[in-house]
Amino acid sequence: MHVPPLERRSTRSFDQNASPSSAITHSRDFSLWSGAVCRVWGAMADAGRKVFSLEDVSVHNHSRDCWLVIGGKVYDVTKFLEEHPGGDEVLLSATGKDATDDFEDVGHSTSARAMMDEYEIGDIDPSTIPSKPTYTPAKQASYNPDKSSEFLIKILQFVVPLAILALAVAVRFLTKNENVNKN
Ligand code: HEM
Repeated sequence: MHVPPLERRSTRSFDQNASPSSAITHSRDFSLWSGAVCRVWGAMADAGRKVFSLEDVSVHNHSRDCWLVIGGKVYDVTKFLEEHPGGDEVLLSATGKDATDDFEDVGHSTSARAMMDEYEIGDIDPSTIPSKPTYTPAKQASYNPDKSSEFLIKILQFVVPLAILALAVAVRFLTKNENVNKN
């Protein structure tokens, strides 16, 4: 049986007049819009965030006012000092610097990391953090100009065992002679 085109279209559940290509265009438009909205929202959120220099953060370094820099973010942990399972001393000693390594070295749990959001107050300006000193291993000397000590060691390696051997033979020889004389 021939089905008229209008009837066939009426079975669609979504946008009766839409062709498949227009549906794709709509979904692409939607994703473009939602992406743009997210970007604007993110930019607004970023604009509201405070950026501190390390100098700003460093003054908050005592038990009544304690800020930490961890993973590029600044945390006011004053209220957490007494609750911190690792103790307050360790947190106070991590002030005035980038405490990321100290924090990571402890191997904090995921629940500890989740708690951090509560204390976050802004971002650190990375340009104010002094760069870490890089370790460059000392180059090995390619030759030893003072060969005399090396030569002496080699000689001693031979002489000392030989001297011990000679001593052992001499002792053995002497004790043997003594026994022969006694008999
Ligand atoms: C906002 C920042 C911090 C939060 C929320 C936090 C939270 C916690 C929590 C919940 C624990 C219990 C163990 C765990 O669940 O991992 C813990 C332990 C500990 N934390 Fe922190 N911590 C922070 C920063 C730091 C920093 C900067 C240091 C080091 C300088 C540190 C040193 C320690 C130590 C030594 C322990 C004890 C580990 C043990 O006994 O096994 N914490 N911390």
